[in-house]
Amino acid sequence: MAGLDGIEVDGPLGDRYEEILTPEALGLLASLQRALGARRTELLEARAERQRALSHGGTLDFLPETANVREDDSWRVAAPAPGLADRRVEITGPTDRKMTINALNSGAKVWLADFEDANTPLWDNMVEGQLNLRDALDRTIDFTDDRSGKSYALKDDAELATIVVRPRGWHLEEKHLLVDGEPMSGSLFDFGLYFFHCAQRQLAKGKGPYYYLPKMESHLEARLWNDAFNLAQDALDIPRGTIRATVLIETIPAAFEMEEILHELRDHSAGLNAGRWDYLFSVIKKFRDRGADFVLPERNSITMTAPFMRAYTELLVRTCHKRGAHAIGGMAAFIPSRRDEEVNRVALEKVRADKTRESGDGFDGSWVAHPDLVPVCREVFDGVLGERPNQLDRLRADVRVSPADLLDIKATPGDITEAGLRNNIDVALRYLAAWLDGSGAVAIHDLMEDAATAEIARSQVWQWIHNDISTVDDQKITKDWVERILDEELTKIREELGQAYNEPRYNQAVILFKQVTLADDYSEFLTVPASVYLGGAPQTPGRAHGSPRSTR
Ligand SMILES: CC(=O)SCCNC(=O)CCNC(=O)[C@H](O)C(C)(C)COP(=O)(O)OP(=O)(O)OC[C@H]1O[C@@H](n2cnc3c(N)ncnc32)[C@H](O)[C@@H]1OP(=O)(O)O
Ligand SMILES: O=CC(=O)O
Ligand SMILES: [Mg+2]
Repeated sequence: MAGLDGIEVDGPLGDRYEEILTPEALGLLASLQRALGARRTELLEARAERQRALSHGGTLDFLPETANVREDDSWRVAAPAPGLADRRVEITGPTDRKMTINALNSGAKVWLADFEDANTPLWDNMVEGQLNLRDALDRTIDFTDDRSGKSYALKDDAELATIVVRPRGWHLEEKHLLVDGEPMSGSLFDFGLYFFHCAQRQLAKGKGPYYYLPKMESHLEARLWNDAFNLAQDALDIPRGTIRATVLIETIPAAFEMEEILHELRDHSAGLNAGRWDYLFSVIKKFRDRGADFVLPERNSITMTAPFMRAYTELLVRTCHKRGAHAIGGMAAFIPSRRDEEVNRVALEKVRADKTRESGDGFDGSWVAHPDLVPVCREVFDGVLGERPNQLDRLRADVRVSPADLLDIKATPGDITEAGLRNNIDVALRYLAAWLDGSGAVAIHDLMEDAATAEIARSQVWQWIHNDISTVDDQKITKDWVERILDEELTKIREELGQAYNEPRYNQAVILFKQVTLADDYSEFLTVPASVYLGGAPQTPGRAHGSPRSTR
């Protein structure tokens, strides 16, 4: 393992950080970055190249060069690993101390411990999240809420959810850890630290180091992950094939490479997940400058029964089950309330309907955002699975999905209204202010909002402005009109929040909002320009899609 030469921690060292940032752990991170960092940059450049082709009228299709992988019926992914055979309910959420305990105790089979959509990548969030995961495995985690006086402790191990960690996507860097003078990949930082500290701990408990892999756009990106797994397993003398990873199919290019992605990761694969929110974001992003035929209705009116969403989710189940892999459903955004009975009733009803559709379609389990949704998801999947851990035997050979079905954006029912435009602006502002303040997942108007849902909100505004789109009552969506609404919505938020209005955060949110909706150059990811406000050196925006950078 490499020494500490060329490795520099460029962030403050809080309480106990040295327990995570040990020389040996940093050595593993540097090995990963040195071996794989250049390929990561090349793959981000390949994303940019594909975008250029799409922007110039190109399309997406199943790849001719990998037809042999799709046509070969003989291969299967690895058998489910311990703790991952039955995944009927998975809870997702950030890795702060209280939520770590609450999620593990929630009764869900799996906890997706999130360093991604539900997380602001503040240095403290990243390192303390790793500490919390390690403390949870050591059972040394506890928490007392200073305000309520409530104390939190883990239940018995047998009752706890299996931990599956979601590292950041390939586009993000960890600017606080420099390897040979360059910020390292955020994905490899999150993956490597959890692997270094927790792989053996998980194995000692009869489980293993498990991951969710976000925002991939090609099977070559999956190959890069597979190489990271092999490198890390070899470095720690852990047998290859011990790691398991579930890939989120949450970009439209990845929907055309699902079999190839499973194939690349087959010895480490734990299936695919239908990440519906980033998928919608990706559809908007990839076809953002292709005119009205590629414009979706307003965010809150798009449902999972839209033809292109059904095509994608049905193909996902079929692809997974053909290869012996789990198909995991996504997240309904409705959040229950312990204070408002009606909000709670609606949330439970909506989530029940969502999980009923997914379990009926053949998914083996699904996601919930909140502990109070665990029982309804479990009940619905119990009804379909009974005593069986999954329904991998439901092959869905009846499903036939063509490229045209995956791209049938035009057939999506719904409108664009002034209310929809206002909602996108209001939610983007509130979310940005929360994210900048360190909370990557928040409830806004009784819906779960995170990085993926906020990306949809701001990308729709960008797309509508830049494609001369009008509302149903013929009001053209212009920069001027968006700026006027922005001022009006901000005033409403200020009045509503009163003392709680965080002036500096909202000022930053407004600057960012304008940057990612009004500027003619579309920002590939909201979180890249936003990271400028998180302290440390900014990530060079071009790096989010692979452009070379001159200086750090
Ligand atoms: C597109 C995607 O990627 S989806 C996946 C990413 N998004 C997420 O993971 C969202 C996860 N969910 C959340 O973060 C939260 O549920 C929110 C922000 C939406 C709502 O949180 P709150 O407003 O705090 O909800 P609420 O007040 O009802 O919480 C009640 C209790 O449940 C806990 N809780 C709520 N959600 C979670 C969760 N996901 N994990 C663990 N505990 C949770 C709260 O901490 C609180 O605990 P307490 O009673 O001990 O204080
Ligand atoms: O990560 C999940 C999504 O829906 O996005
Ligand atoms: Mg996502």
